[in-house]
Amino acid sequence: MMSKILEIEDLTVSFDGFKALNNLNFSMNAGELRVIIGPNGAGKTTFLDVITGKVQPTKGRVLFKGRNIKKIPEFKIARMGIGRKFQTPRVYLNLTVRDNLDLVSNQNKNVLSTLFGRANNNETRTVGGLLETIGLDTKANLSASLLSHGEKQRLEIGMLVAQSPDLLLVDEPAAGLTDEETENVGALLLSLAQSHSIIAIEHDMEFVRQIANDKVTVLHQGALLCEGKMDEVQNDPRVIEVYLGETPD
Ligand SMILES: Nc1ncnc2c1ncn2[C@@H]1O[C@H](COP(=O)(O)OP(=O)(O)OP(=O)(O)O)[C@@H](O)[C@H]1O
Repeated sequence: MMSKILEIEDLTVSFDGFKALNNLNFSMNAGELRVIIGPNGAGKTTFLDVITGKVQPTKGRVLFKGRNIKKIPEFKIARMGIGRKFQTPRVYLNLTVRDNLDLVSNQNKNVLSTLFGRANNNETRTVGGLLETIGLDTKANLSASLLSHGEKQRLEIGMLVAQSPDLLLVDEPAAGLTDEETENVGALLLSLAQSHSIIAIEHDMEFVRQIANDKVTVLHQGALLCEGKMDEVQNDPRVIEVYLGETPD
């Protein structure tokens, strides 16, 4: 049986009585790339906030690698292996691309590898390899301030990966990107998905089609509306009604 990286049981999150998440059940296998979609206010951000420990469940529980994360502080959950990428890139603009990656890679070196001066195992990626993965090897010595928005997004994803998280959470990685940049970020996520478990929250349906090889989960009013392959989800009348049929007027 495949191991579950994340299991969420009967999760409810109330803000002053308003249920941002309402009896949500969710589970995902290690190695999956799961895309989560849903109309505005469906509870997507709150969902990530609970997984990272920023918000506590009102009811229900969240198991990460089988362990209940209840009341574990955010920084400890991050150390347990959950990395989160926010919408706006948080890179050090006054450093070069390479130095940005070096900084987080060094922070992550464990005691043994520091003592013995070598990489601890094959999980540890070299900065050179990472630069290639994120497609910024030719820009390694450039100041991060000179990167385009899409390149900054890729650098920040690289910085997360440098910390070898077991589960990578990405919040609307395509927001504000050009078509070409969107495709690059999509290709990067697909290549990372070969060796990582990833949850991506996304609005841009074109982008969802590009990256959703595995399952898509649709949230609506804090609950699970449906789940399945992209083509099933896209043709589900409930989804068309609440989400795809949503037309701005
Ligand atoms: N701290 C809070 N206090 C009160 N209500 C909140 C709080 N955080 C979120 N909400 C409400 O909970 C609901 C779900 O919000 P959430 O941000 O999780 O949705 P979302 O699916 O990420 O939406 P969007 O796509 O617009 O970002 C919204 O109605 C929001 O107003």
